[in-house]
Amino acid sequence: MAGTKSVLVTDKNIPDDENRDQGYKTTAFKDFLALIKIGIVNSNLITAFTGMWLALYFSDKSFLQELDIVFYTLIGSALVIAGSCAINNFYDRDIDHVMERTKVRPTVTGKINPKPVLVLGILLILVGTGLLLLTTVMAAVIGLIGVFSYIFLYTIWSKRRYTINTVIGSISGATPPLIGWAAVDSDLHLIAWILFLIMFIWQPPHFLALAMRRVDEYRAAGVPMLPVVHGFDITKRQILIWVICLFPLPFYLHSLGYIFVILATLLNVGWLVLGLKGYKKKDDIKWATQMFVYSLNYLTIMFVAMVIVTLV
Ligand code: HEM
Ligand SMILES: CC(C)=CCC/C(C)=C/CC/C(C)=C/COP(=O)(O)OP(=O)(O)O
Repeated sequence: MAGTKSVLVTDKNIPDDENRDQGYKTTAFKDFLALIKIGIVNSNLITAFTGMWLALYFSDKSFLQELDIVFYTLIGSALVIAGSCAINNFYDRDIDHVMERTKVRPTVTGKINPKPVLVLGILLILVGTGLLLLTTVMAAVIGLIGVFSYIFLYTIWSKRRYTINTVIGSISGATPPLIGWAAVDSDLHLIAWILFLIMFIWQPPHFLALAMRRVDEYRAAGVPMLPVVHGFDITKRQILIWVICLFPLPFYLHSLGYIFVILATLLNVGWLVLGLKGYKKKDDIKWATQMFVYSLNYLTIMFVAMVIVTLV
């Protein structure tokens, strides 16, 4: 529809270099949003919200009567994720100038000095953890596990050393639904762990598809992503294996109803079919773009659907 922005992503509206280059003419607010990686924060909030929503649903609690918990969980999660992303930007400022995708970040252009970025990152994490503590200790602890795994295990230890960085990075991105669940119920239910697993397994295909699109930039920056080190054929096979691993998971969510299980399985089949097409496609980059776009829509549809099916 003219004038409205689609919620779902197409290969026409994913951020491209042309759009990013306009980032040179930024405002302080836009720089701040780039610093905290607002796209990553927002999408992780979807999964944290769903974790929290399902915990409320399965423990027969009313959303409207728990608005304080809802507020602390969402703002607390947003702040710990934003703070972690700011610290990731602080640490990576020496390689981010090499990549088209990241060279307009304020930590690279010099619009924000490194030291205040580090201080801001730490403050955001502290305030976010404080807010999560107002829910349950478990939620705050899981938040800190997310912070530790993103900053230390991924950014500092593995990102520039090992190809397995993608899998290690996936631990942090899978924690937000657990935070959401734990904020309502510290006793993590099987469903909470299935949400964790969906997010953990979803991330390698998401990131490896992106790494194929940006293979030259990652090579230039010296980041040992799978397509840089082992090439496209092995990466395509790995992507397919991760997508196949998603197949059993919706069946553990049968308590959400068969409509959800069918929808989630259709999403998995769609991703697998697109993945298999990769073996025939001559244009690997075009295929990787489609896989990346699919990953973003998959995530949104899957986690929004989990909420909708509890309402009908
Ligand atoms: C191993 C973990 C992950 C890695 C390495 C990763 C990497 C990336 C990168 C590098 C981009 C930028 C794409 C571009 O500019 O062309 C991106 C985009 C995106 N990622 Fe991920 N991601 C991971 C996990 C997640 C998680 C957990 C979520 C959501 C819950 C997520 C959601 C998104 C979204 C919505 C975008 C597009 C918006 C944007 O550019 O900010 N990612 N991802
Ligand atoms: C609770 C908590 C703190 C959760 C963390 C959530 C989170 C930040 C998920 C994203 C994980 C990830 C590896 C992103 C890529 O970073 P990158 O450095 O490779 O991306 P870049 O190249 O765009 O900088």
